[in-house]
Amino acid sequence: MHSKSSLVKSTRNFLWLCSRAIGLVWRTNPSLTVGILLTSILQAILPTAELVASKLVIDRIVTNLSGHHSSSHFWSPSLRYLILIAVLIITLGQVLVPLNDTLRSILADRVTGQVNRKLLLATSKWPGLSHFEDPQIADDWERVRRYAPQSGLEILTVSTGVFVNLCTMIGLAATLAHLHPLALLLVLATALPQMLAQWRYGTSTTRHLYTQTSESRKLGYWKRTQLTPEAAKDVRSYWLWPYFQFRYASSFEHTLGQLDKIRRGLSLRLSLASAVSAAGIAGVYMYLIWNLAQNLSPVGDLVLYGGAAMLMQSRLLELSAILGQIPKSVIFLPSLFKLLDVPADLQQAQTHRCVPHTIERGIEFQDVWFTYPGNNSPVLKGISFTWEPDQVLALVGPNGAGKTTIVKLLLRFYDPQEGRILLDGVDLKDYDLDDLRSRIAAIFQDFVRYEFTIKENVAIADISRMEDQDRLLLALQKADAYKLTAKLPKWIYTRLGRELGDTDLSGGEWQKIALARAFVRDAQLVILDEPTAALDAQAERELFDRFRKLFEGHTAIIISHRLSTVRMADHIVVLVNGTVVEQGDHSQLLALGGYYAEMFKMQAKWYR
Ligand SMILES: Nc1ncnc2c1ncn2[C@@H]1O[C@H](COP(=O)(O)OP(=O)(O)OP(=O)(O)O)[C@@H](O)[C@H]1O
Repeated sequence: MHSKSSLVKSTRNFLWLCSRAIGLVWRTNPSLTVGILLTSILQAILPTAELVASKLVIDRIVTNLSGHHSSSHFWSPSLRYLILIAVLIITLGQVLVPLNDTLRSILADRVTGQVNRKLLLATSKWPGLSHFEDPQIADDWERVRRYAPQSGLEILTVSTGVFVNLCTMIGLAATLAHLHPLALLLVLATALPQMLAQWRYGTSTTRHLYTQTSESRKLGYWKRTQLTPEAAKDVRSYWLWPYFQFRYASSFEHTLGQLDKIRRGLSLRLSLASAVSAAGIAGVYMYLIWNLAQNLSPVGDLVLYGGAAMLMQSRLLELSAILGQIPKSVIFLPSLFKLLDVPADLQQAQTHRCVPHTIERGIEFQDVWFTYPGNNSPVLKGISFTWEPDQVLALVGPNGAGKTTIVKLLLRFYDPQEGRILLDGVDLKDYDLDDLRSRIAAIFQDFVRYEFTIKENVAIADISRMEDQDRLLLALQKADAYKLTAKLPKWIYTRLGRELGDTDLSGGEWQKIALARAFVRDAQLVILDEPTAALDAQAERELFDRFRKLFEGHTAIIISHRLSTVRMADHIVVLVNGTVVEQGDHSQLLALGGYYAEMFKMQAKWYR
C-alpha cells in the first residue's frame, strides 16, 4: 500500500517536473519549439515511407525487367513516378536531420541563457548570506551548473524522441506483422535484453553522477587552485603543483574511476545482449530468403521486411536509450527548481519603514546571541552596547572574537537568534531592508577587487553616481587615492586587474581605492573593517589625522587591530570570544588596565 502510494507520488512528481521543464522550453521560444515538434513528427513518419517506396520501386523494376526488354518499356511512367517519390522521401529525410539539429542547438543555447537569467534573478532575491554558505545549496548549484541548463531541452528531446520512435515503430510493427506475426514477436523478444541493458546503463551512470556531486565540486576546486592567478603565487613559491595534482588525480579517480567500473560492467552486458538481437534479425532474413527461394514473395520484400526488422530493432534500442536518459534529464531538475523556489533566508518587513534621515538616538545591541547556520556554538554571546549618533565607534579584540560578525548583523546579512539590534529605538528587522542597506557604506577587509576601471571601482558603492566625476574625484582625494591615479596610463579610466585590466595596484593602493567607496555614498552609517591593514605607516598616520574631519557628521564603526588607528574613536568596545569585556574611550580603557590597556602598551612597546 505504502509503496503504491509512493510510486503514485513519484510519478506525479516526475510528471510535474517534466511539465514545468517543457513549459520553460516553450516560454523561451514557442516558434522554435513548434519547429522542432513538426520536424520530429515528419522524422517519425519518413523511415516507414522510405521502406515502402523502396519496395515498390524494386518490385516495379523486377516486373518491368521480366515483362519487357526494351529500354523505353523499362522506364515506364509508373517506375519514374515511384522513383521520384522515393527520391523526394529520402531527400526530405536527409534535409530534416540538420534542420532539426540546428533548431535544437539554437533552442538549447536560448534555454541555457533563460535558465541562467532566472537563476541570477532568483539569487538576487536572497536577502542574506546563509544560502550562499549552505553546502546543500552548493551541491544544487553544481548539479544545475553541469546539467540543468540542458535539462529542459533534454525533456523536449526525450518526449519528442519517444514520440518519434513510437510512431515509427507502429508503422514498422504493422509491416512486420504483415510478413508474419511471429517475425514481429521474434524481433521484439530478441531486442528486449539489449533494451534492458541500455536502460540500466543510462540510469546507473546518472545515479552515480548524482551521488558524486560533492566530490565533483572538490574536483573543480582542485583544478581551480592550479589555475587562478591568486593561487599561482603560492603554487610556485611553495612548489604545490605536485600536491595539487595529486589531490586532483585522487579526486578524479574517486569520481570517474568508479563510473568507469560501472560502465565496463554494463558494456559487457550490452555486448552480450546485442548478440541476441542480431540473432533475431538473422532469423527474419532466413525466413525471407526461404520465401524468395520458394518463389513465395517478390525481391522487394527482402528490402521492405528485412529493412523493417533492422529499423525496428534500432528504434527499440534508441527508445530504451532515450528512456535511460530520462533520469539524467529529470534528476537535476529538482535542484534547478529548488534554487528557483528556495524561500528567502530572512524575513522582510512588510511596513517599508525607512531609516530616519538624521539618526537621533543611535544604535543599540541588546543581549544579542548569534550562531552561524550549520554551526553548533554561538559566535556572539549576549552582546550589549550602545553607539551614539555622530560617534566613531571602534571594535577591537583578538582574531575570531566576532567583530566582523557584528557588522554583518548590522547589514542584516543574518538575523540574531536572540536579542535585538535597535536603530533609533526600532528593531532593524522593522526597517525596509533595501533602504537600510542604502544608508550604510560598508568596506570589508576582504573587499572585492573588480577588474573594472578605477572610476567604476569607486562608483560601485553608488552606481547612480557613475557619471558624477566631481564626487568620485573627491572620494579619491579623501581616501588619499587621487595621487596614485596620476601615474596610471589612463588616469581614472585605467582598467585594473590581471585578467582584463591594463595594470594592477599594490595591496595598499587597492585598499585606498576601496576606502574611496565609503565616501561616494550619502550614508548615515560608515563601516570600515580593517581600513588601514595594508597601508604604510605614513598613509595610516595621515588617515588617522584626517579621520575625525572625514567622518564628521557620520556615525562610523571601525574595526582594527592597530590600536593607533583605534585610539581616536569616541567609544571603544572590546570583544573577546563573543562577549564584550570592556568598553569606554581610549583614556578610560587605559585607566582600567585590562585587555585594551595591555594590548596598547604591547603595541607601543614594539614601536618604541
Ligand atoms: N560564514 C561563517 N560561517 C561559519 N562560521 C563563521 C563564518 N564567518 C565567521 N565564522 C566564525 O565566527 C567567528 C567570528 O568571526 P569574525 O569574522 O566575526 O571574527 P573577527 O573578530 O572579525 O576576526 P578577525 O579579527 O580575525 O577578522 C570565527 O571563529 C569564525 O570561525
